[in-house]
Amino acid sequence: MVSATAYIRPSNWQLAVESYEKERQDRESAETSRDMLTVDLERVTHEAKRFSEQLKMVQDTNKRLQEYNTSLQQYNSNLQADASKSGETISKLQKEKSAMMETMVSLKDLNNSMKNQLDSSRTSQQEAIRVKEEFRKEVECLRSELQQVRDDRDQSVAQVNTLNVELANCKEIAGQSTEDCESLSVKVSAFEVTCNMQQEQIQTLQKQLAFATEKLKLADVTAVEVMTGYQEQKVKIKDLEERLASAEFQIVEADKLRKKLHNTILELKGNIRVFCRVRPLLSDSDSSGAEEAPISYPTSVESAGRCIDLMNQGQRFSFSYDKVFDHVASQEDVFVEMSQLVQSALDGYKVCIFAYGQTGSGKTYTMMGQPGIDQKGIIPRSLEQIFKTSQSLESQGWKYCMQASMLEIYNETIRDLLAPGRSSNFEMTAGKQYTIKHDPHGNTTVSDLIVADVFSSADVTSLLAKASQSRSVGRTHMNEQSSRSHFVFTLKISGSNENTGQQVQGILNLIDLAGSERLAKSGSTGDRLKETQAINKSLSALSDVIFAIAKGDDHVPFRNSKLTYLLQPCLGGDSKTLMFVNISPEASSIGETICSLRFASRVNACEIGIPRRHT
Ligand SMILES: Nc1ncnc2c1ncn2[C@@H]1O[C@H](COP(=O)(O)OP(=O)(O)OP(=O)(O)O)[C@@H](O)[C@H]1O
Repeated sequence: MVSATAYIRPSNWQLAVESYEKERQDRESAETSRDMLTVDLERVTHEAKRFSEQLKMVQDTNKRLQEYNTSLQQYNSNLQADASKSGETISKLQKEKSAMMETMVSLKDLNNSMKNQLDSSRTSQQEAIRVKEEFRKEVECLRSELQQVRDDRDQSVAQVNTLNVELANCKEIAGQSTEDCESLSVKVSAFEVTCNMQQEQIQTLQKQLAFATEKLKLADVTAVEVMTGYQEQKVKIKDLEERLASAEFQIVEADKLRKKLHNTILELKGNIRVFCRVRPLLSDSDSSGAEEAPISYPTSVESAGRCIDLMNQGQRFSFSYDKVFDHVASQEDVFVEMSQLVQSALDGYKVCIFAYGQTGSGKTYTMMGQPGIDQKGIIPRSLEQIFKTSQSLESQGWKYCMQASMLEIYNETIRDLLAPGRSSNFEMTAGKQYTIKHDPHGNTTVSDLIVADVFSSADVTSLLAKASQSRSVGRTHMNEQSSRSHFVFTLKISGSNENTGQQVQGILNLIDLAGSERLAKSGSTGDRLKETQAINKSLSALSDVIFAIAKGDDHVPFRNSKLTYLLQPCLGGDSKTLMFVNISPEASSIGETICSLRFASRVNACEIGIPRRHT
């Protein structure tokens, strides 16, 4: 018998499993005994069935015996009826009767034994029924027990399932915990390694700390000393900063004053400024053995950088100008001296810078320069400065618009160097008039001339490149690449200040004149001769204008040439004008050099109008 299983706490699942195992064994033995009893019951049932069949057989036999008895009695009666008929038949029948009697006796015996057997079978059957009843009861009992056991088993199975689920959960948790444990142990070992390393580092750092502490103590002492020095320095620096701020303020003020004085000097001077530049002896002149002219530069305080002396045929010729650049002066040196003038164009002045001199003396080099940063001439440098300054003035509210035009005067004809197709075909612009006009405000315009808007020095550089391709250049005895025309670059500058509402109109004229040359020396013939004559004629007209201005003539012959008429506002008006006189250093050119220097001195002595700002 299996006892009812008590409720087992999930935590004691092992005890529950053991108890369930015991119950399962008990249940199995009960089921075995039940099966044995069932077999016995079936055997007894089978035995009872067999006895029933035997009983039925005996009853059948009895019935047949009764029928036989009946038929015998019938036969007896028949025999008795026939006895009278035949004694033999009677004796025969008596014999048959005795035989039949014997058979009957044996049958009776058989019947008795059959009855006995039937009785014993009945007894056995009753016994079997009794045993069967007992067995049935026992089976009933066993069934109820079995049911009980099954219920207990189901309950236990349910508990076991619950426990299995819990076991699976526990196993899963245990698995996770194991993984966690493994990763933790890996971490722990890594931490141990790190700890060991850090321990070593700590020891090293402790040593360093001890060392640093020692140093710190020393540094503390030094720091106190330094701090004292620092405080003193701080006071000094503050003092210096104040002095610096005041000096900077003074510089700004001085710069303003300088600009003002610069303009005042020009206004007071009221004449054209002249710079003289001496070209170095060219390398091919060296190789050809060209002799250098005896040029010297006085170094006295009042003459330094402003005077030039030449010796010709034992005679000294001294000239003084606003500035004299010797043959070693760089393009940068030259530009620094005149950058203020360029700046004036942004301030609303008309500025005119032109280069005059014998052919090959360095006019184009001075104005345009050559490729290379150091070799750039006045024109590219001026434009760079103008665009740079105009951008920096944007912070003060200034906005500028610039327009550029470029022309050349070739054989007394104006040509637009920016005209499309100009470089390939001169005649394309033949229909254009290019008439020079001056308005009452001193503004000069040339009709039909292309005026290009420019926004950066790069824009102007590309226009200059285009113009230089279009310019009339030829080879002469004096210069491989001689400019055969007067080149005029004009930049119109319109500025407006949105903060102050101020507006300015400046003009920058940069002119590279064709070189003067003696016909005999130049060796020109044909078209070159014609060019040379035209150049000399226009330069001669320029001299006439300068002489007339210098003498204070009422009539100045500006209209005698296109060049002088174009330059009229610069020579006779209110512009700031600078002339470069370029000279060659060769002794063979000394005559032309003296002529150029004399012309420059006259120009320097000219009194033209007072520069006026156009606002
Ligand atoms: N200051 C200088 N330093 C170095 N080389 C120079 C200098 N001035 C002029 N040259 C060189 O001298 C040569 C003649 O100069 P450039 O063409 O400028 O003369 P130019 O007066 O314009 O002549 P032209 O009137 O015939 O056009 C050029 O090869 C030029 O590079």
